[in-house]
Amino acid sequence: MEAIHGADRTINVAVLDFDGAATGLCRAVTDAMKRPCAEPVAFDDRRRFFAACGDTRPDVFFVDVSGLDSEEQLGRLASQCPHSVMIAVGKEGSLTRMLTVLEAGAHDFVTPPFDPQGLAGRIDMLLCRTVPAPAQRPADARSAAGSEPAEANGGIGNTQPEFEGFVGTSDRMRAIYDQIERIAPSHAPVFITGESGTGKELCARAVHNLSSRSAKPFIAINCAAIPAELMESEIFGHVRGAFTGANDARAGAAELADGGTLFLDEIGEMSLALQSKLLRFIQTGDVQRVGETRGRTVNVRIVCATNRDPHKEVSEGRFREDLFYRLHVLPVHLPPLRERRRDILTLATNFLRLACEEEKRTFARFEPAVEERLVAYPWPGNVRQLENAIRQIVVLNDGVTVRLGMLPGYLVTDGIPNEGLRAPSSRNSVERHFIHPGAPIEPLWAQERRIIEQALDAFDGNISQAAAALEISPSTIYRKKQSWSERLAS
Ligand SMILES: Nc1ncnc2c1ncn2[C@@H]1O[C@H](COP(=O)(O)OP(=O)(O)OP(=O)(O)O)[C@@H](O)[C@H]1O
Repeated sequence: MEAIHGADRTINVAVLDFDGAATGLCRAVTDAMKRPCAEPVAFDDRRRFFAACGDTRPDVFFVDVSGLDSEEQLGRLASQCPHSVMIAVGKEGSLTRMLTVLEAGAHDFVTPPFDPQGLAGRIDMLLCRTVPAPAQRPADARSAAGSEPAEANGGIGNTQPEFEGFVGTSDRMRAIYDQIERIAPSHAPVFITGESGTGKELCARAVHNLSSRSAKPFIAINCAAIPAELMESEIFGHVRGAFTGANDARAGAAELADGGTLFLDEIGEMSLALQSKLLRFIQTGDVQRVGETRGRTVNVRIVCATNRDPHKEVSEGRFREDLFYRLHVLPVHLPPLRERRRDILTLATNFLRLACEEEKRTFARFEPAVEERLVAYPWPGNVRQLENAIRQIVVLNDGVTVRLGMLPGYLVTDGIPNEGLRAPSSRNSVERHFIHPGAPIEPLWAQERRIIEQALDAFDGNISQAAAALEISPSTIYRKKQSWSERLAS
C-alpha cells in the first residue's frame, strides 16, 4: 500500500473508529478530495489498526483519539509513517489535548462540528508537502508529472532525487537536467559555472554517468585544495626521483581517467604555468609525467568547474584565453539557491529524510514558521549550507516536527550573513530597510518594482503565486508592470 505520489494516483486511507463518527467524517472528506481515494479501511481495534498502519503505511489516516490510552501511540505511528497525513478526531476539544495531539505528530485535530470540505483541501495540500515521490527517470518524471508537477499545488511535492542525485523541480533546474541530458553523449569539454555549493560536482558526475564513458573512471581533482607545486604531478603523474619525495613512479589523474572523465574542479585556481601544460595536453591528448621526456596518449573527456566569472578571469589575465576557448565548449551555469526558492523546501525535506535515516532520528516535517524561514533565507552557501543546517538540526534535536527554536541562530535572527537576496515571499516576516542620513532615496515606484520583481523571481515568474505572497491581487502586478514600462518608455 506504500504510496506512489503523483497528483492523480489513488490515495490509501485508514481509519480507527469506535463509534462511527470518524468513519463518517473520513468518507465525507475522501468524497470531497480532488485526488482519487481508495475505499477507506476501517478498524475498531487499536492493536490491529496500529499494526496494519505500521506495515502498510497508508497515505492518510484518521484516528479517533477518544479511545486512545495515550498520545504516545500517535507519536510512534507518526515516526513509523513519516510521509503519511495523520488526522486526529476528537469528541470535544480542549487546548491542552489539542496541543499534545499535535505535538505527538498529528497534522490536524478536528472536533465536531466537522468541515469535510475544508479538511479535504487541507489534506490535499498536506499530501503534496509530506509525501515523497518515487525515484523516476527524469524523462518519465517530467512527462508524467511535467504537465502538472506537484509544485503546482503549492506544496513540497517530490522529495526524492529528480535527476541523477539532483533534487528540485524548479523551471531553472528542469532546464539544467535537459541541458545535461543533451550534452552528456558528446565528447566535447564541459565548463560548469556557479557559486560554491550549487551542485557543480554533482553536475559533472551526472554528465559522466549519462555518457558512454560511464563504465570507465570519473576522476576529480580540486585545483584549490592541492598545493601549486604538487598540482602538475597530481594531474600528469611523475617518474621515480622526479622531485624530493617522489620515491616511486605514479600515474596522474589524467592517466587514471583514461577512457572516462577528468573533472577539474576550481579550475580558476590553476597557475598560468600549469594552464599551458593543460592546454598542450588537450591539444595532443599526450600525458607527460613530471620528469619524463616521452608521453603516452590517453582518451579523456574534460569537465571543469569554477565559482569565478571565467570571462572576467580571462580579461584580467588570470586565465589563458586559448585554454578558455578550448574548455568552454559546452557551458552549464548552475543558479544560486536564492534564485530558485521553490526548490528550498523540497531540498530541505530530502535532507531531513536522509539525515534522519543516517542519524536514526524521527523528524518528518517542518512547522510552517520554519518553512517560512527556510524559504526566506538567502543561502549564500547554497545547497551545501542548507544540507549542513538540516544535519545540524537533526543531530542536536529530537521530535517529529522541526520547530523554530531548533534552527541555527543565523536562520532565526533577521541578519543576512552576506549580500544575498532577502526573500520577499514570507508573509509574516517584516522587511527592514534602514535609510542612512544623506543616502540617496530610491523613488517609491522603483522600490515597489524591486520588491515585486524579487517576488516574481522567487516564484519563477508565476504572477498568481507572487501576488499571493505579497498579499496583493495579480491584477495589481499587471497594472504596475504596465506603468513601469510606460514610465521607462517616456
Ligand atoms: N540540486 C541538488 N540536489 C541535491 N543535493 C544537492 C543539489 N545541489 C547540491 N547538492 C549537494 O550539495 C553539496 C554541494 O554540492 P557540490 O559539491 O556539487 O557543489 P559545488 O558547486 O561543486 O561546490 P564547490 O564550488 O564548493 O565545490 C553536495 O553534498 C551535493 O550533493
